[in-house]
Amino acid sequence: MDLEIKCTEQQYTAITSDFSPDTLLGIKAGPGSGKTRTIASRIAYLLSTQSQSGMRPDDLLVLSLTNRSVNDLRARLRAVLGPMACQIPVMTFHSFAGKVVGSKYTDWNILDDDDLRRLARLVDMGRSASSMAELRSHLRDARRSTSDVAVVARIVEMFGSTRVFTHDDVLEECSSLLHSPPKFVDNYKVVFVDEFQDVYPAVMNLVLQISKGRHLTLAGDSDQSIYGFLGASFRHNWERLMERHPKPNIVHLNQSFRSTPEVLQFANAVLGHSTPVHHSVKPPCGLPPLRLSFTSPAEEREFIYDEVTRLVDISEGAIKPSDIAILSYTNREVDSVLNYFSERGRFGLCKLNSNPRWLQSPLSFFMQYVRVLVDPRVNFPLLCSLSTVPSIGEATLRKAISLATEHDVPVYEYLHDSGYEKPKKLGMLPHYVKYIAKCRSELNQNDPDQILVTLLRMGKELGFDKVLGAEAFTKDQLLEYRLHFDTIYSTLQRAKAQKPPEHTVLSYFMENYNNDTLVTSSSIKTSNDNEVNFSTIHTAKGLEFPIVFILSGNNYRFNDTQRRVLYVGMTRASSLLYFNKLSNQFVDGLDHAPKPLFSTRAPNWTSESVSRLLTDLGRRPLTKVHQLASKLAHAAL
Ligand SMILES: Nc1ncnc2c1ncn2[C@@H]1O[C@H](COP(=O)(O)OP(=O)(O)OP(=O)(O)O)[C@@H](O)[C@H]1O
Repeated sequence: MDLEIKCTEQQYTAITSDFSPDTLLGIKAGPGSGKTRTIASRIAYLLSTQSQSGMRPDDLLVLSLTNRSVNDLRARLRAVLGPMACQIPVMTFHSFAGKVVGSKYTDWNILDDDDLRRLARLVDMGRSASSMAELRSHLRDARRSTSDVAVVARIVEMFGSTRVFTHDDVLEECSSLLHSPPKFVDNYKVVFVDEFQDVYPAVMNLVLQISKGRHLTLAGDSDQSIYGFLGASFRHNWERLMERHPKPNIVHLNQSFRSTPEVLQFANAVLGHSTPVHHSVKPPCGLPPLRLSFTSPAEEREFIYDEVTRLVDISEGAIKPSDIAILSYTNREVDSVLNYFSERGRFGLCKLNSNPRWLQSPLSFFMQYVRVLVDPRVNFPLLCSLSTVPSIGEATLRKAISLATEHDVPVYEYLHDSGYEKPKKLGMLPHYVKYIAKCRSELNQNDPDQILVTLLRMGKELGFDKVLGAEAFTKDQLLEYRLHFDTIYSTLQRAKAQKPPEHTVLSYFMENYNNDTLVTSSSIKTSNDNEVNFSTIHTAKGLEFPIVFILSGNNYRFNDTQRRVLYVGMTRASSLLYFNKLSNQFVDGLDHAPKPLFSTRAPNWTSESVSRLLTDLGRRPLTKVHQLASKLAHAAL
């Protein structure tokens, strides 16, 4: 493959830098400087005839932390490489770890947060756990107090025949398995890691192990490190790498292609950089970030709605709702503005999420049925599936677990196999297990239609419809569920089109339901022009929007991590930034930012400022904009 790369001199140096074994390239760069684009181009170069590397797509391993970042990398690779991009293994660290663990064990299972809560209920923890960390700390306490030791023992006994891991356990297990790696890992020759600033210690151990004896390319920006609460430290990670590579290749990309100089200067002020390391290649737009102060969140919501309406109207539609992102630190603040927009109904709304939306709805429970249909011998999904049947209580389930443990077989085998005598205490449990066996035997696991119908039938038979509270559905909920079913169905269909021969549609779906090879990009980023984007700053990382509102709601006496979160949020804006605060909030650290300071008045849009904004957006000139802008400006006075 021959390659033509459009890039800056610094990017070219990074793209073509040495990739021989046991070397390190660090791409250190600011927001919008083309890190991800440079990684994609470097991979294209590596596979091209120019590099003479003779490497094949599956010699490479490309890792990042979040699904969003992995999706972005895949999209960029498709743009430069076309269909060949599909052959390059690009995955999250957790997927990679899952692959390694899955290559060693067949009987393993991951528990997510919901699973853990169900587990806590099932074993009578007596204390609820709203997060994995909380549950883990309960378990740690339990080990110390004799009265709770029995609880922990029961958990261990229950899953004695199954390996059960939390997401973080999988990373640890993978690390220990990599001491004698599976064959597919041996094949990798070059490793790429994006978003290096967010690599936390358990992931860093993997980076060190997987890159041993191979070339490693890293890209990151310490100013965008926002996962400090997980222990991520760019400096510390880099020092650990330096021990192995005392003379790494380092390329700094200091030109920013995304934001206007005005936005960059303001964002740098938040970080306290008096002399910014990165400069914008764009000419000044003439629109400094707008700093607005509100007396209450209600007033702020009203302003944002009016301002979005004004921007769309004043530009005669040249500014589309999808150009606008409303970002905040927490989901609660984002949702309150989103609900306000939703009540007014004018705009479509897109809440950005790194997971498909159906996985945040109760329908995510269907994944337990999927797991049971693929392999009913794994205890956890079977027990979850049976736990919704009204006539089966937790005592019955526990009885089944202990009997199966006595016979040293999975719960499914004990209940299904007529060779084992079953006490009356088990009630209807064997009947429902037979029902599951029947569903499995009648199901063609390669037929998306049948799979969806089977999942729905199982839901009805096993009492899941009652969990949903089907009688109380509102019209909107029904519409939402219909959309979720559409997504599940189209995901199954894509699984059918993409699955390798050794998989069934169902098993491929089970392994990839959360992965963008199956999930359309629309669930990650809106494709509808009429939808305003809403997101936490963490989820919006790596994305860019012409116009960004950063909501108030934080106490701005922020610490370093909070500053970096704001920096990430602000640098999502390519043209226009609104930075809000409440009037009783103290905004620390912005004293040196360009004037004017926070204003309590809505911006006074003139025909000139609208034209500037549209020029920066590269949108067509407007016919009536002059009249409209002066009319609106007049009305605002
Ligand atoms: N040499 C270039 N010429 C033109 N546009 C470029 C160039 N390099 C990057 N860009 C553009 O700049 C924008 C930012 O690029 P990219 O997303 O790769 O940056 P990044 O450093 O990964 O951003 P972030 O730090 O926010 O994740 C993209 O729209 C990209 O296409």
